[in-house]
Amino acid sequence: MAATSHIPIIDLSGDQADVARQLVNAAEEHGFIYIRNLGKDFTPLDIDEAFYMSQKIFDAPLEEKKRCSIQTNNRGWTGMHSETLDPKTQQIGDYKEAFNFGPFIRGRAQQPIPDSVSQYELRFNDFADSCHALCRKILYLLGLGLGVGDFFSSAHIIPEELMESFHSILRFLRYPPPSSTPHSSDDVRAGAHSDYGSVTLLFRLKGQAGLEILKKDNTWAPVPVCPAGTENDPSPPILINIGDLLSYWTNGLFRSTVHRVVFTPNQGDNRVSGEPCDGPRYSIAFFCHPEGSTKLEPVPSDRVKNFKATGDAVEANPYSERKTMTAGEHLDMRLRATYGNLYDEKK
Ligand SMILES: O=C(O)CCC(=O)C(=O)O
Ligand SMILES: [Fe+2]
Repeated sequence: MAATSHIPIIDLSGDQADVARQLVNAAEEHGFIYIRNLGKDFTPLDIDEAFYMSQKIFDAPLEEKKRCSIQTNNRGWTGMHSETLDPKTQQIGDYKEAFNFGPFIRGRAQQPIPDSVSQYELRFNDFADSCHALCRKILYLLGLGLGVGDFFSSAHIIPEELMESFHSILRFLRYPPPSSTPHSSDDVRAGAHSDYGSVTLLFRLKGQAGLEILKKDNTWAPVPVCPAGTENDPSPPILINIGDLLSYWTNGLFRSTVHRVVFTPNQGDNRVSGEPCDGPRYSIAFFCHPEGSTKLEPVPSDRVKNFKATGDAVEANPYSERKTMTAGEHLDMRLRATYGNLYDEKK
């Protein structure tokens, strides 16, 4: 039997209290949620354009990309094998390239960007703004469902003068074709990890499989790009995942689920029909973060109070354990683990 992720598919336009309830249940049970993309928050053109710009970034001459190399502020370009998402088990860094955009202020990126895409700066800004707006909508509904009002969403309002201390990132990813990157069967395109922020949006392209989540029973299940029922939607659903911060805020009730990207599904059964893994793979992620000094204390919700973590949940994701730190301290800890060399070089 093929493993399946059983991630719920939710249409945000339904009755808001009902949608909020569905989102909270999905966050608790799976930590991953498909949001149907019916062209309201993002038109098919917005998404096509974003993937077009992504290709332009990665096709830029190497020298241009190197000029924008990632800094300890988490902005810029990372080449093949320079990020290790699962430092405990990976022998070699991830088989991918990525480009991270930090905040835009009045339409301008606050970092170098490749000349080949400088003409699209405003479009990148618009796409990041739409991502941020959708994240805030989801955060609002999660707060509603937990009975804590707009706590989560208002922690993500960004006054312009504080823009630099918000750490949201719009990230473009390219995984080269497996045939162009010699690898062993144990290698992964992106190592197993949970996400560092509050909530992540993930945009993928039809026919490009590879993402897997770690289920509660400790087995990996593929996450199809177009799950049954969404095949005729204008665009594939946007995949939402709960990040570490929501897990802290809910004392582990919301699962910051571990996931990875594989070259080929690790078992024949994990193949997703119609979604091969043999070409290049592009994806776009938006990692939503609050202001750096935000404290990661559990929110005053009865559902959170009554939740008792099982040993398994904490083992699967150690970052779901409660600790009082700030969002900025947590991000710094995670970035140091994934980009060890970058931080060492700065010493
Ligand atoms: O490329 C993907 O599908 C997932 C990427 C991811 O999990 C990440 O960058 O955090
Ligand atoms: Fe991730």
